[in-house]
Amino acid sequence: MSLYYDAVAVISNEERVGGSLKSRIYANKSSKHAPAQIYALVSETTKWSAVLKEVIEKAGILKIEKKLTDVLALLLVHDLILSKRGIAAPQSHALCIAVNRHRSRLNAEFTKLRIRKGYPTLQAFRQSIDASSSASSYDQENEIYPHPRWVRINTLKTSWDKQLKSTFADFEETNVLENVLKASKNQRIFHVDANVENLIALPPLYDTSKMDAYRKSLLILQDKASCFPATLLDPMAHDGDMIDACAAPGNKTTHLAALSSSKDMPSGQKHIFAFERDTKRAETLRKMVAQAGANELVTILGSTDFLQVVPTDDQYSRTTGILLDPSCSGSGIVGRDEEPAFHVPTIPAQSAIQPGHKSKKRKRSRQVEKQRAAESPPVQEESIEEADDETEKRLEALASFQLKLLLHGMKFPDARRIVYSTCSIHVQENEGVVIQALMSEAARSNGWTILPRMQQPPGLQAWSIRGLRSECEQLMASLPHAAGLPSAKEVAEACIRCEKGTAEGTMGFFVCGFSRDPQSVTSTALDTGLNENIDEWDGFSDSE
Ligand SMILES: C[S@@+](CC[C@H](N)C(=O)[O-])C[C@H]1O[C@@H](n2cnc3c(N)ncnc32)[C@H](O)[C@@H]1O
Repeated sequence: MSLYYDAVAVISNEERVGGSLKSRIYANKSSKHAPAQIYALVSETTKWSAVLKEVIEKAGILKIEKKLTDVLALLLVHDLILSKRGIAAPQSHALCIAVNRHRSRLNAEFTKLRIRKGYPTLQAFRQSIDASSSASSYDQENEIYPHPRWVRINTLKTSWDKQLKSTFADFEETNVLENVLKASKNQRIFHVDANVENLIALPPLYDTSKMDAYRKSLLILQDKASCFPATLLDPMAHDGDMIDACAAPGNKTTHLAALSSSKDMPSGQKHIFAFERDTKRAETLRKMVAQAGANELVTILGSTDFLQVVPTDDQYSRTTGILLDPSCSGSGIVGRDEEPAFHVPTIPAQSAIQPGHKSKKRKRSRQVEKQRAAESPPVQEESIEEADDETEKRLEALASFQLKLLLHGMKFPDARRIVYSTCSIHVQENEGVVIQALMSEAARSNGWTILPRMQQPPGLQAWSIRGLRSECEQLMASLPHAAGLPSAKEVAEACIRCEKGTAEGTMGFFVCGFSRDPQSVTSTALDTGLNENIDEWDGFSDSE
């Protein structure tokens, strides 16, 4: 039965992590079941969920079987009716018995529904469901593009040339990303990215899990935007060590490691310290680093709060670069929204969850909540305002926490470049944090300024979507401005934004670099009147 409980946990996203369903399943190392098995169960049940919801409701089993939850019922009924092997649990298990005793009724309701929908055979019904679930195409009316599979070639274990000559040897190469975005999910076509080295785009939903190179971690799935921070930190441009302050699950750590390693440099010369406060997520980080072949380059400091790290500690005296990718609202993440809707059966009133009931198994996924929300009566104007207030407060708290981490990074005595990033689209967490940091006492007393566009690596200089200029102007006008600070135009130009759903094929993302020359630091700190004694905030979203 544990297979079904693990699937419920994934659907409910109990880990509250970002990324697509598939990447969440493959990143979760705590299940004893093969990721492919959980993925098959969840994706197949999702495809059939609208049908099964109706079947379960008509059969009325949730009213009778009080131990059965809505999501669990869908998974079990799916296997009972549609899987060749039936329910993958001992027949004597209480939940198995609970479903099995309604077998005839469930099968009868399913057959009635199939016939009502006009499918003479189960095979015809299957074909139709499969066809409708594989849509991942360009939405012409709204000009919304699907998300490609971005694949980073892991140069710690392989090389660009080797992969092009082996894994991608029989793929067609296209100079036009749109050709990949509009390709079918099985088409063997790729596009080489112009902004990030060693990155290619494959068609949306292309199944990499069967590729040998993917299984051996020679290829790493990483959104293009998420490759910007390590690229901007540009570890080879300076000789010291690097810090990844908020590292799990570790995609940016391993990218940083790949960029930090060079065949000309003896191993061990450049080192990465990867901090992660959350113990469980630190375990995932450890596995990702090991799989990527980055163990020698990375020291993982799990269960460690970056804010508690003493910048003057001898260990970090050679640190010249800091990557800071803190928890954020996750409003730029595309994976969750792209997942097909999971339709859950309605639990009849008497067996519905009581308020305050804490059973994990009854937790609902965001998709499920969305589905429920869509089915509930329209909300009143006041509740929209309340929700707006709530969002505003949440963003303020997040921004305070992000700023606190950034200002802490600015205290490392030898650091000369910091890269700040979020997978958020909100100004408060992005340009807002950058401007407050620039005007802070920590920045000014330590000589930190914005890393101008002209000093960024060529691929990122060429990226045309920059920070929001008018928002920068407004923010800077509202804060006490002092001489020597860059203009709002310069700040906006230095910031890099990525938008979701566009022809660029990225998630919503924000990156900005800070730089300094430690030699030129003066001790005359200016008081900007900003409060740097900020309360910590736990954060909501932890992107990949
Ligand atoms: C957005 S995720 C980082 C994603 C990661 N950079 C990647 O690309 O795979 C933020 C991570 O920071 C961790 N975190 C939050 N506050 C922290 C702190 N004060 N010190 C260390 N880690 C922290 C969270 O637990 C979470 O795992």
